[in-house]
Amino acid sequence: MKLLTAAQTREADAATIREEGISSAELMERAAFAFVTWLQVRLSPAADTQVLVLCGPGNNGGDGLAAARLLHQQGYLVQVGLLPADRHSADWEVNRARLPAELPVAEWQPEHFPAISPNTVVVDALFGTGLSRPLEGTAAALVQHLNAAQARVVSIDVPSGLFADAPQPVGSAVVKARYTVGFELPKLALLLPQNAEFVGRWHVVPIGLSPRYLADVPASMYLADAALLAGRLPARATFAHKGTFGHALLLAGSRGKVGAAVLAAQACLRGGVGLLTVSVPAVGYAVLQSTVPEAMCLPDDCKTHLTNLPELRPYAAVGMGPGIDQADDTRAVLEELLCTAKAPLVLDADALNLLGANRSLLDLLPPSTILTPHPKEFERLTEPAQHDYHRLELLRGFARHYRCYVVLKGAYSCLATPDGQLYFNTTGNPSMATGGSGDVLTGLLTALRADKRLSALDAVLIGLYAHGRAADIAVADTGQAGLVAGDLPRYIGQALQELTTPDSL
Ligand SMILES: NC(=O)C1=CN([C@@H]2O[C@H](COP(=O)(O)OP(=O)(O)OC[C@H]3O[C@@H](n4cnc5c(N)ncnc54)[C@H](O)[C@@H]3O)[C@@H](O)[C@H]2O)[C@H](O)CC1
Ligand SMILES: [K+]
Repeated sequence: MKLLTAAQTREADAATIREEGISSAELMERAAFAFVTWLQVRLSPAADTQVLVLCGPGNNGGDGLAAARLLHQQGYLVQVGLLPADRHSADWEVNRARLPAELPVAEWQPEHFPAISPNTVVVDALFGTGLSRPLEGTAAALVQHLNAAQARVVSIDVPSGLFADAPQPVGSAVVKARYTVGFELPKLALLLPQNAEFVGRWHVVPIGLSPRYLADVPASMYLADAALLAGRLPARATFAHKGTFGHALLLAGSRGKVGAAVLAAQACLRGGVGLLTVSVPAVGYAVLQSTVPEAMCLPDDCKTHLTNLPELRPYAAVGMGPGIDQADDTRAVLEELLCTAKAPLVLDADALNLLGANRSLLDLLPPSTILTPHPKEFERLTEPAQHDYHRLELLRGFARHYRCYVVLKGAYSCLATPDGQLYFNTTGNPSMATGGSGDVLTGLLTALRADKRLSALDAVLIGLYAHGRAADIAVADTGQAGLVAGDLPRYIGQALQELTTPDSL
């Protein structure tokens, strides 16, 4: 699914209206109906529920007015509060006129905003994608008043005061919603950690925007969801053998961190690799052989950390980083790997920290290498970001410059590609904020890179998706707090199966 800018969303509206021969008010009615349908499922019975709809002067306010009417028709106890304004959009006027006379409507004056009871469900329809500057004056005061009330707020399209796809000054007045319900496609702002306190949980509801426009519009940002990935993981052929899925090498572990090697190895095997060899410091040899018997093990001469790069010729992909620590001779192994590898690479954890501490190594990165930093690791590779949008630009620039695939890990992990595209992963949950889940991702990505049937892009997208999906499936058994990284590999197969194209004509 593409992510559109606010400007592209307006074009999508216009294209839909033109192509379907409908009025803009009809599109607004569709949007309001979709919103109300979503809301009703989550509200208590109509007669017990007070709903306050706060409406701004534009089409977001128009959506709110239409939603107020529809909720009133369903029997909810609805009131409307209007933000005072000199001018209103045409469709706002249409929907203002359609409000039934018995539905209470008041203009909310700044000197005496009515109290908002915490039991009220507030629909925030003050501002949407038309926000052109940070809120101030009465609008800002109303947002502060609403936030202070601690009511259950559901924002239409975006929390009012939040730009849909650009940063706003720190301290701007923005509604703190419990839910945000957008139309057709999510806006970038909903995916960024800095906006989490405003957005709450978000959902998008379909409103039938022009499929032609959505297919044709150029985009540089995507949501990597099941629809985007459908058909990208081929089924296994009947006569497939170990060689079909490649032989992977993992360079992992150091004294006290052999577990990272075990987790990466388990995930690599569950990711479907044909053969796996793991190079660990001697201290990890017995551990690895007993916990992951399916893997072959190359013990390093050194007991505590990696000091030798194995002969690389047999391997279809190499992953390096989990638990390796940052000793100088391990840095030398990394440097030799970068200089000599012909197979695709996956670099994580201390391999990234070594790159960050020795920036000249970055120029040795083979094209299409996959790097999987979390924000702190990424900062060590680049510079501190001023905000999330800046971080995304750094990410895009880094991936372009080094012609690599860079995954910024977190909620909605973001993949930047060598050609400057951004893909936001849609799976996963907070259970993954636990030691070792990154090691699992490294192993899984290394397996998928060893599979010659997959492009680099598909391998990363499928790996990210399946990693998160494994956690989503696992928490049904473990609960979120109870999930440990070692649980994840067991669910990877199921997650991958969901993406596998069935054999069909
Ligand atoms: N496909 C869709 O997503 C649909 C979206 N709809 C809704 O329309 C809004 C966008 O409406 P628009 O009229 O363009 O903008 P807003 O309602 O967000 O506000 C514009 C209004 O406010 C003024 N303004 C802007 N910034 C400020 C400010 N800082 N302070 C005061 N006033 C401000 C501006 O001048 C305008 O007058 C979208 O979010 C959806 O909710 C459609 O209903 C259907 C399809
Ligand atoms: K809003």
